[in-house]
Amino acid sequence: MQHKVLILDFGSQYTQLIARRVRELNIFCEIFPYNSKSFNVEDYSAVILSGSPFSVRAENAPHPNLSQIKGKLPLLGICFGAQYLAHNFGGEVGASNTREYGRANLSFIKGEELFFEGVSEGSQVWMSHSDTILDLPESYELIASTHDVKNAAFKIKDENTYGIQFHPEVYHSSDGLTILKNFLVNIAGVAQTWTPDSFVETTVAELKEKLGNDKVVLGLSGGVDSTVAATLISKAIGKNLYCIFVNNGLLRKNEFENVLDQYKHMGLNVKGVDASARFLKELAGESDPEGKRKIIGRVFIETFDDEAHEIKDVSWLAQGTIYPDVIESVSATGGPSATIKSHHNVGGLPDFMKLKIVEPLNTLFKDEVRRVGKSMGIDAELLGRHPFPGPGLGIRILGDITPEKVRILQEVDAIFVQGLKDAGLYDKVWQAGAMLLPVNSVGVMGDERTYEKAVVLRAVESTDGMTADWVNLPYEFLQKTSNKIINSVKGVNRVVYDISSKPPATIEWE
Ligand SMILES: Nc1ncnc2c1ncn2[C@@H]1O[C@H](COP(=O)(O)OP(=O)(O)OP(=O)(O)O)[C@@H](O)[C@H]1O
Ligand SMILES: O=c1[nH]c(=O)c2[nH+]cn([C@@H]3O[C@H](COP(=O)(O)O)[C@@H](O)[C@H]3O)c2[nH]1
Ligand SMILES: NC(=O)CC[C@H](N)C(=O)O
Ligand SMILES: [Mg+2]
Repeated sequence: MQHKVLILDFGSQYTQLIARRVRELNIFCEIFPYNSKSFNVEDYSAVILSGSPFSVRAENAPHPNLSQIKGKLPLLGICFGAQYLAHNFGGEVGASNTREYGRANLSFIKGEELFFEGVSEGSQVWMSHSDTILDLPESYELIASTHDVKNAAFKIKDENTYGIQFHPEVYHSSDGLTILKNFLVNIAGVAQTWTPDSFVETTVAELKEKLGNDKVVLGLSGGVDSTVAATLISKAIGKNLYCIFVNNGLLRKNEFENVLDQYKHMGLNVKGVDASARFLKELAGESDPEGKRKIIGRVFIETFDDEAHEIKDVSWLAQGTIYPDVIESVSATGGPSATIKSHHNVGGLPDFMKLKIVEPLNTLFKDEVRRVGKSMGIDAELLGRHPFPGPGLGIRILGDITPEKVRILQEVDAIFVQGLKDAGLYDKVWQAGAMLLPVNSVGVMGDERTYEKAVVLRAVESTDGMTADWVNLPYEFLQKTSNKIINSVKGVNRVVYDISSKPPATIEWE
């Protein structure tokens, strides 16, 4: 049995980060809302309690039942989790005199403490709290302090239970990972065996067992998630996996042909469906952003459904849903009714098609999906691809969409992206693309007046697309790219660079 760690979420903004850090130690972990009924404590080797926006003193504060956990399994409470362990077992938590946010340093660490092995006094820790533990319960032992927070870390005598006021999961706690490792590996004895290779091995075995001789259909987008999902499932059931790659007419230049070709070399059973004419026909005349998105979504579902019906006796729909898709839809403090949206990827598709869902990547973060992809030998270029939105160029052509506009934007985008690759900038940028504006502007080319389209180049850095900043691309690169676009793309006489961050702007223009 694989060792795994349970993280109980009380609604902290950092809960996902705890999981990422634990995974960095090659230890598998899962997050559940503290009041979830969907986990079995017996399945875990250690438990971590997250922080929370709630004060333990508030009447409506989360009140987890720890009777099966505390004293029975190694347990670490972080911030709210630590306060809870103090407050509810005979200690006292109150409002702190000075609210502490940000940097602090450990000014005292109890000697010979396994929990702090390799951590020295002075070590920087990150704080984010307005309550503080005023008094520890009788059986608790103080093991570290900062200048302002006396009870910064404690352990319970004769139990493997620890509490810390600071956040070891954030990057700015410089020994955070060491502390988590001390707790999980040295104290709890959890094995560091969770690697991409072991994930592939166990997942393929599970998929074989689950899917047997059933047929599975999967939408391939050319993106990372669906490609890695397809490769895993294909390893388990081979030709019983039917992949469908839809050309919605809004893909990048030559993308449909290139991606299909790439998939053929990977041994996947893929059908390319060129529905571009159908999409463009349905989109004709629509210029409202939401209207366009709805049409693209609907026609995608119709096309996919038509194709899936061509496959006899298919009973599963596979999706490339990844962990953040799942967690983002779970709310720890939203009450017991909080549900997980399993249909995140292709809104509505599963209900509509009455197929069972299989999502082999739904416990992985994006960087882990890439590592798993790499361990299965998927091409590095494919794994390093920038995200590309499902509605494609449809939400980068402002206003109504025509075949001519698609052609222009494909050309511009291709020059920009190839230019980034040639200049060694592609991997330094999180996402890049071009927008076609619905305005003409006056120019002069070869002594003649022109009145043509303006395009926007956008390149952003980000980690998850939720927030983003524009990238400081070298002027020389911008200059070269602009020249090349204006000189070679007919219909464009002006190029501008988008210098807006998200928020307040979004990455896509529509
Ligand atoms: N052109 C397409 N043809 C077939 N399926 C598609 C297409 N575009 C998207 N999909 C399906 O819809 C899902 C959601 O697409 P989206 O781009 O939102 O997801 P994603 O998280 O970026 O995944 P990926 O990395 O696989 O693109 C994809 O995982 C894929 O299953
Ligand atoms: O698959 C997708 N379907 C969509 O409808 C969609 N809209 C935006 N995006 C991508 O999401 C990230 C954030 O984009 P925004 O800042 O424009 O919201 C960026 O990476 C966008 O490319 C989409 N991806
Ligand atoms: N980050 C936290 O867990 C904060 C806990 C509690 N809400 C406080 O302000 O002290
Ligand atoms: Mg995609």
